[in-house]
Amino acid sequence: MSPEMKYEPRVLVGESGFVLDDVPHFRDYIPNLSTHPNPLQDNPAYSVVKQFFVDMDDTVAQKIVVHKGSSRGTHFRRAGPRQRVYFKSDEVHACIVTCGGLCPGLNTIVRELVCGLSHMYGVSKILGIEGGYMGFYAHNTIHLSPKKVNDIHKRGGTILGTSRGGHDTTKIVDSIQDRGINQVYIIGGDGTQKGATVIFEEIKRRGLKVAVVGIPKTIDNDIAVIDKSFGFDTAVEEAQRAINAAHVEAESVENGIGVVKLMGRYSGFIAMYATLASRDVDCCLIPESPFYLEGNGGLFEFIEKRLKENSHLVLVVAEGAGQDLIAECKRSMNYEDASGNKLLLDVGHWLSQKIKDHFSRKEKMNINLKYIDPTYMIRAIPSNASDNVYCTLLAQSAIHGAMAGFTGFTVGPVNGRHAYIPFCRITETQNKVVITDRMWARLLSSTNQPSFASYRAVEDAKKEEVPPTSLLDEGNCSNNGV
Ligand SMILES: Nc1ncnc2c1ncn2[C@@H]1O[C@H](COP(=O)(O)OP(=O)(O)OP(=O)(O)O)[C@@H](O)[C@H]1O
Ligand SMILES: O=P(O)(O)OC[C@H]1O[C@](O)(CO)[C@@H](O)[C@@H]1O
Ligand SMILES: [Mg+2]
Repeated sequence: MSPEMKYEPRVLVGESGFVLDDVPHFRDYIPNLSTHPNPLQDNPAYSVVKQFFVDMDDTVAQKIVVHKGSSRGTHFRRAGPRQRVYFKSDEVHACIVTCGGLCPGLNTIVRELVCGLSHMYGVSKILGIEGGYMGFYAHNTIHLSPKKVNDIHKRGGTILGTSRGGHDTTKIVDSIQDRGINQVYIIGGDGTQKGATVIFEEIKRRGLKVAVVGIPKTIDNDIAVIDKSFGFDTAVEEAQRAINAAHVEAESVENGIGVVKLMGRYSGFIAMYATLASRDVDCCLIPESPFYLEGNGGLFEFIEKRLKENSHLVLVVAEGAGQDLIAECKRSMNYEDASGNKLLLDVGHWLSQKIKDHFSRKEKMNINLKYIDPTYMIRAIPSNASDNVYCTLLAQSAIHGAMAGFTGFTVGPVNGRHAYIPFCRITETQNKVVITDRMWARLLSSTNQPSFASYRAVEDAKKEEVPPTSLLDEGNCSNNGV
């Protein structure tokens, strides 16, 4: 791909510091396209809705808490149906692909894309690409219909299968072009959205009228800009079962310790929310908050103190926590998965062993430690009720955007309102727990654990330009409609 073809963000600046971080549209590179009235205007379910169509000028503000007199800041195009569409129903040939790790809700998104395309826009040509990106050129495709996907939301995983690695842009776009596909729905995490960006760039370079739409997926909730990712609520809920088990085990014996490892490669949202929800957790360790074991203010000192006070303790650790400490102890290994993601060292086993060694050798305290690793259990289950509704809105927002001629965008709620966000905004940075933010303070105050951070580290973190932790903190997320 020649560098001049790289997508340049379309940032429009208006009055009073208003900024629209816009998404690409077919009109940008294909002249003289005809448009058609949106078939939804004749749909009995939707035609009764007052102001059903979104005004072309509607935008969603990224920053919801503003000071008097401050500039209006960045906005994204509001998601939703437009009065005129760029495809006739029988012209649409859509395809859906799921990539990366599993996440509760993948099947719900697939279902709602198929049902939304079919019931809202009368589309019947919908292909499922099997086995992730490589499925475009190395696997079979399946025809998807509302009947075929009717109850798939009750199952975990993805009926389409998924994979890591295997992103060959030329082969993928050749396959899209050869099959006559003109709407591509790509469900996946940060890596997948980067892959979607290069697919969009190649499609634009070839001048094809093909909408490339990303639906952000990550159980870790580490996708920037959006309020939260689907499946996250379900994962936090399922994690409660593991924490409860750890608590029951720990409480039933003298000096019982329950250790639970949860997912979270670079961000500790699952661990933080599971801890806050449970109230049985004494200590939560996440990648964003470095900790140490020995000495004053260290983890061992805290464990000993808590055991003396309560005679039991529950510790939740995110899989990406303490990686630097483990690497110091073990010979550092630099293994990667097929997508180039670093393979982590197992902090759960390592920490459990360290705690056991410490108390048997140094403190001569008889502890009884049980280690629970539910990492894959919390992501292999079907999505819960609230995630199902959220997935429906994501799928419908995606469809409305593609029908309206937008492309090269991802969908998601920003301060509770669904928006179209340029790929680059969600791939350029990762969402992380901000340890100088109120949510982490709430956690520290609920567990009463040490912060482990030195005064200097906290002062340095405060100086960093970071957005506040999303989810329920500073925003006013309500997951309300498109
Ligand atoms: N920079 C990139 N350019 C093109 N394709 C990419 C890029 N990064 C990742 N991909 C492709 O995207 C797909 C998914 O990537 P990855 O395995 O990293 O999962 P992910 O989408 O980030 O999801 P998860 O949240 O599970 O990590 C893979 O097929 C991979 O080859
Ligand atoms: O075993 P896999 O499929 O590579 O997935 C593990 C990774 O996927 C994630 O769930 C991200 O989707 C991480 O939390 C975890 O490290
Ligand atoms: Mg990823």
